[in-house]
Formats: sequence, C-alpha cells, structure tokens
Amino acid sequence: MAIIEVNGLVKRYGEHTAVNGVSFAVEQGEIFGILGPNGAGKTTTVECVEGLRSPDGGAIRVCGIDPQRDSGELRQLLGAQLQQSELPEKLKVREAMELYSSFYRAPADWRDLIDTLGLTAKLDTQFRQLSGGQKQRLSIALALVGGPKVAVLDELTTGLDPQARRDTWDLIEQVRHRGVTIMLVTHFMEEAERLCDRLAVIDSGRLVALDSPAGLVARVDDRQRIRFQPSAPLDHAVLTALPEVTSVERAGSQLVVTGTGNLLLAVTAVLARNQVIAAGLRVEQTTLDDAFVALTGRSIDS
Ligand SMILES: Nc1ncnc2c1ncn2[C@@H]1O[C@H](COP(=O)(O)OP(=O)(O)OP(=O)(O)O)[C@@H](O)[C@H]1O
Repeated sequence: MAIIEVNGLVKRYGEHTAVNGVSFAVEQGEIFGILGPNGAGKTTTVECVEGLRSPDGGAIRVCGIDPQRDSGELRQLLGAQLQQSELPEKLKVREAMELYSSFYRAPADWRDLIDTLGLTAKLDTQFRQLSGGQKQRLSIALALVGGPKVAVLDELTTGLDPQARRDTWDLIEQVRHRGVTIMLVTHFMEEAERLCDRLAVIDSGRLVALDSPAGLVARVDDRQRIRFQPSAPLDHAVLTALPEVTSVERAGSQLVVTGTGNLLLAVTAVLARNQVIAAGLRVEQTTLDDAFVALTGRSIDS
C-alpha cells in the first residue's frame, strides 16, 4: 500500500523551476531515499510532502491526506527532523522531549526513545552542550516522539563522523522495525546503498530513475573493471581484440581494462599467453557512484 503518493509535483521559486514534474509512491514500511546533487530539488520535494511548501502543480497524499489542506492532521502522522538551529540553545533534552510530545494526541514513550538513542545520560544537558552526534540523535528523537507513521529525515548524517554515521544507520533500521515508513534525503552514496530499499534519483528538478540500489547499478550495465600493473610492455590491441573488453586505459603504471562477461578469465588468459604477469590485480564492480554518473552525466559531488 502506498503511504506517500507524489504525482507530477512542480514547485517554482520565481522564474526557477526547482521541481519539475516529479512522481513517486512510497510503500508502507519502506526506507525510501531521495538522492541527488546539491540544488537538485530534494529538500523542496520533501518540504512539499511535509506541507511546508505549497506546490505549483501536481498532487501529494500522505496516508490519503493532502498536506496543504489538512496540515493539522498531517502533523499527527508525519515526523520531520528539525534543522538543528530550530532549537533554543538553553533547552534541556528532557524539556525538549516533554514539550514536543505535548504536541501529539498519541505520543510515543519519549523515555524509551531517548534510551534507544543513547541520550538518557544527557536528559538534563542543555542543547548547546550536546556534541554534533548527540544533537543529531535528539533531532531524530523529536521526529519520532509523536509516534508517526512516516518520518522524513533530511541529510540525516551530514556532519557526523564515520562511527556516529554507522550508529545512526543502525538506529534508522530499528525505527523501521517499529513499523515507521522512512523518507530519507541524502547525497551520501554509501548511506543510500546501505539503508534504502528504493531510491528516487533527482537531478535538476526531474526524476531520472527510481529503483532499488542494486537495480540502479544493474540498469547501468554489468560492466567490470580490472586494474593491474603489467610486468612487461603489452600491446593494448591484444586486449581490445577480446570480445569481453570495451576499453583499455593507462593510469600511471597500471592498466585499467573495462568490459563485460567473463572479463577476468579472458584477460588473464591473454596475459599468460603473452608471458605478462599482472601485479596487484583488482576486479572492481560497477558501484552506485558509477550508476549515478551514468544516469545524470555527472558525479554527485560535482
Ligand atoms: N526559498 C527559496 N527561494 C528561491 N530558490 C530556492 C529556495 N529554496 C531552494 N531554492 C532553489 O531551488 C533549487 C532546489 O533547491 P533544494 O534545496 O530543493 O535542493 P536540494 O537538492 O535539497 O539541495 P541540497 O542538497 O543542496 O540541500 C536550488 O536551485 C535552490 O537554489
């Protein structure tokens, strides 16, 4: 069952069309990622879903509710991660949880949530005295305190160190196991690959692909890359002549051979016939990064 439906969403800022006809449906219990480079229209899309921005075209439903028409009801169903700057510096963790849970008809047990998030020892700590990771975890707790059916998390792990990032991913898995549908905005490939069931890839306001991370990679092709240092000069033509090989490039002292099928076997057989040893040989599969470049024509960081 679709819990979020976005159909032909258009949002303009003056002359600039930030979101241009984006459609997708998020199923109940999914972790659904919105992936795209800076300025792609990800935040604008989720802000329309959250009812914070009014669309210029298209339709949105969250649990059957129009976010613009019934924002009061939406607040009870949808938990959004706050931007950190939205909390007063002197507010204590306990006060924040009590205040936010008072906004909801059927709030979750906030002590339980704080415990799961590892913040129990910080209940009497002011917001300004929390570390970056603790602030981030508090913002997740506040997104979940209303016992929402849907949680929208924007740039969940930006600014966290690698360990805190991994801990946050584990936490999001736990939240999903509580039955919450999660919409996650990210520009971290590893996060998208590790957490999301499906990804909407957005570029310049348009949806360019919608699939599982593995599906996106498979969609690009089954290209592989082999990297090695030849022990003796090798005529590239002996490799390019192979039907499995699509290209041979030199990278410093290494050769990078790209191709499909049983590339490794074909290349190593040719090397053996030519009495060339492949030092430091590595096989690299297509990654989500490669898929992103193939889909959008650029790297996510560019
Ligand atoms: N309030 C606004 N007024 C005018 N233009 C805006 C406004 N908010 C966003 N934009 C523009 O709309 C486009 C999409 O912005 P949006 O914040 O949705 O992108 P994003 O994919 O979330 O980017 P980022 O990853 O950098 O947060 C950008 O070109 C941005 O400059």
